[in-house]
Amino acid sequence: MEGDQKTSTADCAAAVDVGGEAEECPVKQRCQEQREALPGEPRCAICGRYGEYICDLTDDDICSIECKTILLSRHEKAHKPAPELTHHVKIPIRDECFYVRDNDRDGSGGLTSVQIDSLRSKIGLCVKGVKGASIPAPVLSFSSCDLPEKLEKNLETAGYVIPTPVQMQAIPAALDNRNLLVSADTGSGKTASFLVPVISRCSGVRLRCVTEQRNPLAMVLAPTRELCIQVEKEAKILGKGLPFKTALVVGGDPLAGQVYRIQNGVELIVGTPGRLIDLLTKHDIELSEVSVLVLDEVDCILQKGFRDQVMQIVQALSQPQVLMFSATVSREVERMASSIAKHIICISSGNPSTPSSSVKQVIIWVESKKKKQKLFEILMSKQHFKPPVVVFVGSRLGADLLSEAICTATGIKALSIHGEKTMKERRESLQLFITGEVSILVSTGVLGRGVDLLKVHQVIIFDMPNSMEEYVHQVGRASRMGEEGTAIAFVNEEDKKLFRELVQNLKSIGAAIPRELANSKYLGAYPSSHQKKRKFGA
Ligand SMILES: Nc1ncnc2c1ncn2[C@@H]1O[C@H](COP(=O)(O)OP(=O)(O)OP(=O)(O)O)[C@@H](O)[C@H]1O
Repeated sequence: MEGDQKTSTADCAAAVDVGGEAEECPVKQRCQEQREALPGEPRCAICGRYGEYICDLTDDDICSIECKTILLSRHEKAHKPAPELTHHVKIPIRDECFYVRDNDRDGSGGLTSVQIDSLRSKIGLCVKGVKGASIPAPVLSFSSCDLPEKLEKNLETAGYVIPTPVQMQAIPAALDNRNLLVSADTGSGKTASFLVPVISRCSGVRLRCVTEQRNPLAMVLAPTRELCIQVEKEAKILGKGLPFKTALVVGGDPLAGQVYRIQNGVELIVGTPGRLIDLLTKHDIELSEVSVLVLDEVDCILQKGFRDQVMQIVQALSQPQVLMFSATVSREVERMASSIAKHIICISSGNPSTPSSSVKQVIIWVESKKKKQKLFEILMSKQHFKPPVVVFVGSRLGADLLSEAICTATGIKALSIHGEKTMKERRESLQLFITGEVSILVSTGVLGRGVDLLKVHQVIIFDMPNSMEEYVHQVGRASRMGEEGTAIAFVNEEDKKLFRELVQNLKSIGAAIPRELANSKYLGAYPSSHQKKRKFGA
């Protein structure tokens, strides 16, 4: 996963991050020159010291040229062809990339349109495309997708036995080279919905035609570094053993290493828009072969602040297939998406744009001055505190102060994570949280979207976010794949902008509404974002 922060051992003037600034420093030759790994840092596959680099050939973490040499010699031994058999065994030739099912030339899987519609409604899918154009039928298994055999094996190893509903429809549609705008519940498997077709396409290209120069073939843009790290990690897991290499391009890590890795040949770039623009303006990166562009958390990435950068990247590409995903897709996002790609198929799965039904929402009315005390009460209560817990706050300073206050007042270990921390600190905090050494992580929006915090079943929204969309994503951190979770949210008059939508949401699921909220004079004062968007459209 940590491939990005490292440089290749062959790069003689590798860059390292010192106090947040990138500085030039020579590659370590001997493993004794390398320091010990800190908790959460990658470790050398040979000696266990800090794995500062990635081996170009095996993708393993290594600490120095010395360990790289040992690694490669071991690798060579392990991959030596077996001695020739005395008799020849005939292996049936079956290239997955060229395999076409005879009964499925129209992508219908041999089903009638009535059967397809009924299948979609049974699995909670809603699909919309250009009038008259066919849309591939959903698949019920990964094996019906004609994926490379290794990819299928990797899915199996990762525990992906059957596709989730969104994967059932998005994967065949993306494999059919269509532009997609997909909205599906938080934690429903959207990441694999785009990674599977991306890996299949990229490795297929490489298997068909071996070239010396391996320019990037696909690009994933996501709004936060943590999300990019996670997506790249999953891409590596699913693409293992295939001609499929990845590069992570995020801020906070030295640019030199990221450039070197791309120039050495990768199939997929995963990055944040800002760092990608930085990279593209300062370095000559060949993008003409990028044929798939993924915009993860598309509604966020098309908002002000990111939008211009994303458009600049889109314009640098030559009309790629565009795959767009989020749990919250509004009409306005649909409109913006259609300015990026033509003939889009819109897929909706489950109940997107509403908080996950697997998460119990508990709304507590608390005045701002009393929020801390209320939080401590919850954390000290055996009945209510269900670690590990993410506490969402509205500011970076707030995150630091609150994590310190939690430690002092309750004695429970808490750390903070936000955009002002160095990449090293962010990785360390997340690692300590994931491994259970720290049970509370106080976060700004950096962990609000997309991040897969598997063991987390409780989030506390200390400061309500600015929009219901962000609330939906933050609530979603408490549940993956339909597991049960709880989201406790502190609300007071400062959040009046959200009252109307919040109450609608709570009523629709029959959840308790605090008296102050139910009787608030602001309930009718602010139109819901849904209504605002329609007005805007008109
Ligand atoms: N087919 C599958 N079978 C089993 N587990 C799966 C499958 N697909 C995805 N998962 C797992 O489900 C979890 C949630 O997936 P993922 O992170 O892709 O959700 P998401 O829809 O992107 O959520 P969010 O909107 O919160 O980002 C992950 O832990 C992932 O490994």
